[in-house]
Amino acid sequence: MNAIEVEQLRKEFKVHKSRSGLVGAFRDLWTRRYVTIRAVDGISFAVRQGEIVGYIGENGAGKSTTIKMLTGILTPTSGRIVVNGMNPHKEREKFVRTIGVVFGQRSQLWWDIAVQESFRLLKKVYRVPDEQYRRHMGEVIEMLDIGPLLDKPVRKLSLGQRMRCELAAALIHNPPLLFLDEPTIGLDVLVKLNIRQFLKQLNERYGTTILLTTHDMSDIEALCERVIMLDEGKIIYDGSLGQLKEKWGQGKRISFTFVEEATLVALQELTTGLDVNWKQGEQPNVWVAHVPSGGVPEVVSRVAARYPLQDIHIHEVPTEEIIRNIYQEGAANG
Ligand SMILES: Nc1ncnc2c1ncn2[C@@H]1O[C@H](COP(=O)(O)OP(=O)(O)OP(=O)(O)O)[C@@H](O)[C@H]1O
Repeated sequence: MNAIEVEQLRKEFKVHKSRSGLVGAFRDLWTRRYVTIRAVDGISFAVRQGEIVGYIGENGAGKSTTIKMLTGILTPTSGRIVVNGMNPHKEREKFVRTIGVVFGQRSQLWWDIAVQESFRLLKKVYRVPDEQYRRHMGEVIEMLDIGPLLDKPVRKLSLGQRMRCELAAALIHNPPLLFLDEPTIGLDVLVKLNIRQFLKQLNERYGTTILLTTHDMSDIEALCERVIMLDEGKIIYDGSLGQLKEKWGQGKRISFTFVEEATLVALQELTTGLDVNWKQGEQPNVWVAHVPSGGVPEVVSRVAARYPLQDIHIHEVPTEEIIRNIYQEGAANG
């Protein structure tokens, strides 16, 4: 069964457009001008139960607007949404008991009271039976290692500690579907690893479906087999991360550290006839060649034969860069 089904979903915002200058401001008083922004522009996709899907895009691509529609906070301008078999903004009360939501920058915990008091209040809101709460939250608290934090008021927690408590709070009613908007933003590496491991465990143990937006590609690499990529409100890629990398991330980076400074013209001349794209590194004596995988030996041997080298490194193209290239070119499906 599908946890999420979306067809031709669209959301438009009408925003006031102010005119420039004093005269413009004066005219705005009499006649207001509006422009329509299509934040989400006719998207369709389905997420199966138990999937972990990364929902990615640049700032303003329409990710948060989609999540707000999927969670029933915003009403779509047009299109069809079915989440957990329901229409999110029509069957509100029943619906919210089947989802968990974490917005990285917003808290659902009460600032001045102990974490466990917030948990108890949420338990009441969701009407979770005592036995179920004890069993399930016992596991969640252990997996997130937040036992020692439960007595502390939220304002005394570090960001990483608070995020772990936020996740636990979103799971009090053990929802089958979890929406996460930038769950690791601002966290240090260890806390990020801990949260990723927890999400994986949660997915394996309870089959929880997770839709996650993030700007951190290592979140995606660690968690998501599938990514949906959004650009200006439209889906430009929906498929596995592996395929995306295979198709768009072909080639290698060879980083040469020369004993002396080298010039672009000389390197280009040296590699004439080969498919190489040279970029200056951080130092004047470091140059990076982007080449198709099969071209590595020829480039290395030509360069090494001509210039003395201090060091040489060969890397895969990082996912962040693949994604940036796709956005620059505008579409991933072509
Ligand atoms: N309430 C609103 N009123 C008017 N315009 C809005 C509103 N909410 C979002 N927008 C506009 O819709 C577009 C999509 O915004 P959205 O917040 O969904 O993007 P996003 O992909 O989540 O970006 P970010 O990564 O910055 O959070 C943007 O152009 C934004 O300015």
